[in-house]
Amino acid sequence: MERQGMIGLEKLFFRYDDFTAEFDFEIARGEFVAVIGPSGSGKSTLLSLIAGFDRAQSGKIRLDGQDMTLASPSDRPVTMVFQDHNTFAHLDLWTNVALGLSPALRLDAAEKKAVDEALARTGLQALARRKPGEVSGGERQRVAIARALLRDEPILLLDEPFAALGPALRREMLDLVKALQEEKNYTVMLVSHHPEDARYAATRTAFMSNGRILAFETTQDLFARRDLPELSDYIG
Ligand SMILES: Nc1ncnc2c1ncn2[C@@H]1O[C@H](COP(=O)(O)OP(=O)(O)OP(=O)(O)O)[C@@H](O)[C@H]1O
Repeated sequence: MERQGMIGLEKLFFRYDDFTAEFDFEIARGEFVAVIGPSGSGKSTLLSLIAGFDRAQSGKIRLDGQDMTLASPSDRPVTMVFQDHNTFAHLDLWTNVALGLSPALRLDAAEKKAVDEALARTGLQALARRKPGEVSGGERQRVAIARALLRDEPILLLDEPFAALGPALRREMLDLVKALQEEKNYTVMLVSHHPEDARYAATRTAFMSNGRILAFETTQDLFARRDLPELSDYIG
């Protein structure tokens, strides 16, 4: 019987120089979780451990019912979107998206159609032949979302992907991610420096401080808490 949880971290322990992090939680399929907390608290490290770019010293990572503790990033059912470095400047948007499917760019007709569809779904159809330098920052981030859509992995990790965008565009991108998440039942983890992003999009929010999750509950409950000095300091 398949386990319910899509992401399960069990007594995961990570050390890098003086920094240590510990995680033990479960996230269900289709959840939209935000991760907030001060700079250096370990938010990126958390995503990186799940994606397999960082290795924990001990503990277990289960993804989509499988033990993935030692799996390489490419074997994990995960797509990660970063703030930057999501596009290659010399390739047009179509090709940038297609790379998500085939790094060697050998695509059959069905795959080419899938690229077209992903571009259409993210509103980039008309810009397909432009280079990343010829579109806006928001449009460039759509390329990363289109690629994620094409990869169609059940876990989508977003590490401050919209940090460089203004509030209106951020909202628009969150709407897009939310729509895809609901449609595809993706499990989304969003690291954000903007508590309002968590409030807007996430059903549950984790608050991190010093490599630990101090609270992980419904977004509404989390923001109502007055008993966590670290959280009060962070939100201000
Ligand atoms: N591979 C690594 N290389 C360098 N530093 C690392 C690495 N892994 C973890 N660290 C350290 O881990 C700590 C947490 O960093 P991390 O980037 O996860 O925090 P963050 O909460 O995402 O911060 P920010 O909001 O500023 O992005 C930092 O002190 C960082 O120096």
